[in-house]
Amino acid sequence: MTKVKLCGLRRPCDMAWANEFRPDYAGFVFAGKKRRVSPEEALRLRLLLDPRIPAIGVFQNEDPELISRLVATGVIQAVQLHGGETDAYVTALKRRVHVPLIQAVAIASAADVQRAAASRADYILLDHGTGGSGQTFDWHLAKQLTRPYFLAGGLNCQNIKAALALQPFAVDVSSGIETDGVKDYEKIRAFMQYIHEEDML
Ligand SMILES: O=C(O)c1ccccc1NCC(=O)[C@H](O)[C@H](O)COP(=O)(O)O
Repeated sequence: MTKVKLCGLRRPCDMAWANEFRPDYAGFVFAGKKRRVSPEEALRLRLLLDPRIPAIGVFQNEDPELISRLVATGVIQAVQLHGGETDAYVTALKRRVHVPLIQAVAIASAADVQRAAASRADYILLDHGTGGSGQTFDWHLAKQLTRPYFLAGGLNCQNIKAALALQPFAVDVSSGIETDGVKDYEKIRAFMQYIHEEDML
């Protein structure tokens, strides 16, 4: 079964909807501007989220001290690095936090896919660019990969069927389940339904 990450959740109602539709992961973004949550907001959200749903913290070249604190206090259960972090950063963070590390790589060429394949993180995530852009990349490039990956970037109800045909380890969606910049109950419901229907086939 393909796993699902709903990313960029930032309101109490988003937690209620996640609890209802039960994605495999919920994403809290500690980067950028649009969907950013503070550590304090994330703690409040985590307390509303079903404990069985791991929260993934999304960061861009963040101070490892903050990441470490969010892990230690139980706010997040996995870390997504979305800022082109170096191998040295990934290795040092792995020594410090003992939760799964996911490294996002912007895919524009076969060389990018090779870079993703060589990542020292526990998982890789293929995305269009800086994250949360709502744009897809050329998925044909992913076909060379033998390593399991999260597929991200511009997923929505229109393209999820084709995305699942690539057999990624997980799909990651944010913009595609939003209307006017906030999560949309009906779009989440429809997206999750497509996933469950495809998994039944
Ligand atoms: O969402 C953001 O604003 C963001 C900012 C900086 C780094 C990462 C960010 N988001 C990551 C994600 O939401 C997902 O991992 C992924 O990029 C999905 O994005 P979308 O294309 O919007 O579905």
